[in-house]
Amino acid sequence: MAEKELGGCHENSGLIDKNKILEANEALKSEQDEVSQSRNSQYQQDLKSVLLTSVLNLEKLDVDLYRGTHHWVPRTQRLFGGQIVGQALVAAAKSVSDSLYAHSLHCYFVRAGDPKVPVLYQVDRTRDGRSFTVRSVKAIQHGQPILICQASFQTLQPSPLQHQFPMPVVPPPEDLLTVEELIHHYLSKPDLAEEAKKGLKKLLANEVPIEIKPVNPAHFYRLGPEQPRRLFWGRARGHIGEGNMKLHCCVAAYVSDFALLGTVLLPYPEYRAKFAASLDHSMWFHSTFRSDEWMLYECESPWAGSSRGLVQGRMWRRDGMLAASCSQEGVLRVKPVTEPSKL
Ligand SMILES: CC(C)(COP(=O)(O)OP(=O)(O)OC[C@H]1O[C@@H](n2cnc3c(N)ncnc32)[C@H](O)[C@@H]1OP(=O)(O)O)[C@@H](O)C(=O)NCCC(=O)NCCSC(=O)CC(=O)O
Repeated sequence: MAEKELGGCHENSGLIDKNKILEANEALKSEQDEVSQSRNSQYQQDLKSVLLTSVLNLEKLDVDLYRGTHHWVPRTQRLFGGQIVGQALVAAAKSVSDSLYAHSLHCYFVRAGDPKVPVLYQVDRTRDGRSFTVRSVKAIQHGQPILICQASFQTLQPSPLQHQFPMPVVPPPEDLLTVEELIHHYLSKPDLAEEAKKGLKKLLANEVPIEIKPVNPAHFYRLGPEQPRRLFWGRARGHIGEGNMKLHCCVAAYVSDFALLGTVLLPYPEYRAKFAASLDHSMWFHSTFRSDEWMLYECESPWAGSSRGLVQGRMWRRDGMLAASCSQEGVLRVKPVTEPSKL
């Protein structure tokens, strides 16, 4: 979402050297040390994550019927897909026993969510099995579904079959800048294009409940033609604690839709999104994790065509364990960029 709102910033110098980006990050990091320190001390005050206290804190209206409210609404003025998926998973999880773990979900976004009214979540107890339990959730506004979701839960079971891809090697989050720190840096550039400046200021005003550190800011802000792949460290703002694993999965579902679809645009800096919306979203949860601790989010788009783009994501614990995978297809209609940015 964030990169889309920037208004398709690019420069014509071609690919950017990764080492130069890391060097630039290093310089920026010391520049912004004071800001970071105050942020860290704020974090250490143990502020409860707003995801926990507000976004994912659904109100029970009746048996298997819940109401969710909004925290952050994107500039598109349609509800953030991650919020609807996260809330749907919360609703589903409320109807299964504590001994079950969420292992997957599959959703279609069938209508744009209206930020002016709350969302109702209606849960259907599709099946309770011995190992697996399935729930169907309909998210409803104005009497019509905006999302349909199937979520599956499993008892913990041992397995001799265990493998995963290795985690990509990237700088640790401590060596990188947050999105806000990067934006302050870009805003300090005197020759910044007006359109980009406006986009950046709007981004700063966002109260996104996720903290993000792009591994390569050039990828995050589409500063040149790139392979459709990008990585960032992300975590829920504020403290969640050990809590229960289902809740961390709900938070990860919220985070997973952030900046996923924009990966499709990376090879095309000459275009900006005119209309972009996720069509579907699937997730698989693999191991335990803390969503309020840094996780590496790897996003790649293996295909685009017919005004659609496919994106696959992997969330890694910083110790190298694969925590979750996700997949999404989105509709993307583009228009040529008229004013190149000078970020
Ligand atoms: C995907 C849908 C729009 C599909 O519905 P329809 O098939 O009726 O819509 P559509 O494709 O015909 O039209 C959508 C917009 O594209 C325009 N449009 C249609 N055909 C076009 C064409 N050939 N060329 C250019 N534009 C075209 C329409 O005028 C309209 O714009 P206009 O609307 O301007 O008139 C809808 O199902 C939907 O809104 N689903 C919810 C999606 C969602 O909210 N996902 C979560 C948020 S996204 C998210 O969180 C991730 C992220 O953003 O990164």
